Amino acid sequence: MAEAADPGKVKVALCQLHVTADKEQNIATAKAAIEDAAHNGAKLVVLPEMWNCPYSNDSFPSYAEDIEAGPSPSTDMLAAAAAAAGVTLVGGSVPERSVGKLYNTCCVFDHTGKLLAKHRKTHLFDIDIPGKMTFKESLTLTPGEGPTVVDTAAGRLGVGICYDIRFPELAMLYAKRGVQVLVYPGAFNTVTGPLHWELLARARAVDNQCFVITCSPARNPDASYQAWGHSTVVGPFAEVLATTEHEPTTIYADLDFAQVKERRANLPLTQQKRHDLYELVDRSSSSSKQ
Ligand SMILES: O=C(O)CCC(=O)C(=O)O
Repeated sequence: MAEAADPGKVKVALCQLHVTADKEQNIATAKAAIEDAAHNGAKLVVLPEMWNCPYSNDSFPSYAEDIEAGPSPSTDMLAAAAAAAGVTLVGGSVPERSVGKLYNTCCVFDHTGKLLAKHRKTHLFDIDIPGKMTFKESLTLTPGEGPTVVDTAAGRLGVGICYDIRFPELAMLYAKRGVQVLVYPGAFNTVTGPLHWELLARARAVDNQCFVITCSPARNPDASYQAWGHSTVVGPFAEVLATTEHEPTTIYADLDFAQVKERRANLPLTQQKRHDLYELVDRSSSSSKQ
């Protein structure tokens, strides 16, 4: 893969949305947040995981949309909003219905509203911490089959969704393909979030010497799943550039892409790897899209 272009400096906005059971309201909230972010100068806008529905296996089937065949009011809005605002949009994720299966899917649009890529969550969130947090996405969802690298006006992005951040190999594979920004729409919770959310984002940044963006829904006290919030932007030296608590808000950061090159030159980890001792094997197809 050719080297990624240097987009210079890019202002990113992370929209930590208030998500309810009312899909139309969620769509309106997201649209307003995208407009607002563009109004404030953002060129890259990121939404959270499952922003159009409550985070629950009961909700995924009934809120799911067929993104390719339609109707898809959520992603149609995203395409129109990206075009109207003239921004690169990482559209969080929504439940996608495709050929009888459900996926947790993130769509990336360019500033004309063209769908550049779709990432289907590759690692499903199946955990059991007795009495604290039990969730099994695999009851309703099917995992995606590949990584997603996408060249945009806001840099080369590697997309993961929430639990995907726990798997360093995926991020390493992205870095190997020249990704400058790892983007994770996510929805950690109040059990794992306090210890793991920022730690994982900074770990992926320090290992791969790139920007890491994690965008969560706000905490909704009425929801069955309590999202951790704390949307965060981390720089390529693992420094927190912007973060927040759990309320609905939009946070901003300036991504200076020269820093990715600089940090990779300061600490030339890629060249120093001991390929004679270990190796990352990329078994995915070369295609970035699904
Ligand atoms: O990994 C975690 O602790 C949370 C993951 C999650 O909430 C998700 O994948 O949706």
